[in-house]
Amino acid sequence: MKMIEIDNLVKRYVDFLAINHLNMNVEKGDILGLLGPNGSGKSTTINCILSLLSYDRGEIKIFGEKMGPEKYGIKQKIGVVPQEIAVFDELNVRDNIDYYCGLYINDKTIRRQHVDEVIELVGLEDFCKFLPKQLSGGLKRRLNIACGIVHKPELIFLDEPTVAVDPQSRNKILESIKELNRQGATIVYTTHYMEEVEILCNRIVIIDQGQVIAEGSKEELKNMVRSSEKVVVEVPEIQQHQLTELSKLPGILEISYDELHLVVYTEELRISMLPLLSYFEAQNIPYANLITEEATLNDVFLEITGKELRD
Ligand SMILES: Nc1ncnc2c1ncn2[C@@H]1O[C@H](COP(=O)(O)OP(=O)(O)OP(=O)(O)O)[C@@H](O)[C@H]1O
Repeated sequence: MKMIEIDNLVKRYVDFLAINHLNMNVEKGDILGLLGPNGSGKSTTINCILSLLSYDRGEIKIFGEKMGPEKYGIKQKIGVVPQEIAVFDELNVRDNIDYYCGLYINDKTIRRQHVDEVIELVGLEDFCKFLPKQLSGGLKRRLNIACGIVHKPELIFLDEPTVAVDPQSRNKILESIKELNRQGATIVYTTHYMEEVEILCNRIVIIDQGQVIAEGSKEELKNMVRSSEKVVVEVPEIQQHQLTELSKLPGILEISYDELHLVVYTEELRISMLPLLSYFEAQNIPYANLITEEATLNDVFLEITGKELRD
């Protein structure tokens, strides 16, 4: 079942074409990673989905229904966790969460139950009476998440929920998201951290310049790129002409060198490894700590967009 269907979305900011005929679906049960370089149109797409922004062309359906600003029935089934912390400074942790829950749920008993459950889910049990200003950055982010999901939405949007958090909070946040998905929620997750996408997402959509440029499972995306394997080796000294010669060895697609690490992208290690090592030996090039790796999602992203994902 499709939770979100975006058909031919076009959005202009005055003359600037931010979303250029974008098509994308989210299936029930997905944890979909929405990736793209800065300014590629992720937030604009999400804001159009949520009807927070109007758009010029296209159609967006949520739960099979056309979405619009007045569709409160649909909105009730959606949870949004924005990048900015959106909590009330004067309310303590529990009251903040209860306030957000009260926007959707009137019944006091159910409300109390939901608030208790979400506090446990994000691990804020020991901080219920704390004001937001008394929380660390990571705990504040957990509170932000709790406020966005306390009404048990079926579809959840999380916009970079782990930016600048400590590893403990980060793990807790990732665990909570997995748990929400296990409980049946469909999740759209925007992040700049590829490792999180690797851990969490079953499907990935990469957008650039307002268009979907690649989508699929991790494995499908990795199979799309030419350089499916790479060798990373420490080489303290190498001449430019040697780098050029290396790049012409069998099966080698590309090399990069940062004054110490030589990264060799290859179609197949089996073909390239022996010629590579023979070249080092023949040229007396010292090397150490050679490791081989499969292409990561970061490599995929770099190859497809030509840009690093992080700022
Ligand atoms: N209100 C606006 N007026 C004009 N241009 C805008 C406006 N909001 C966004 N843009 C432009 O539209 C493009 C898409 O922006 P958007 O914020 O959707 O990208 P993003 O992928 O979410 O970026 P980031 O990863 O930096 O959050 C960018 O070039 C941005 O400068």
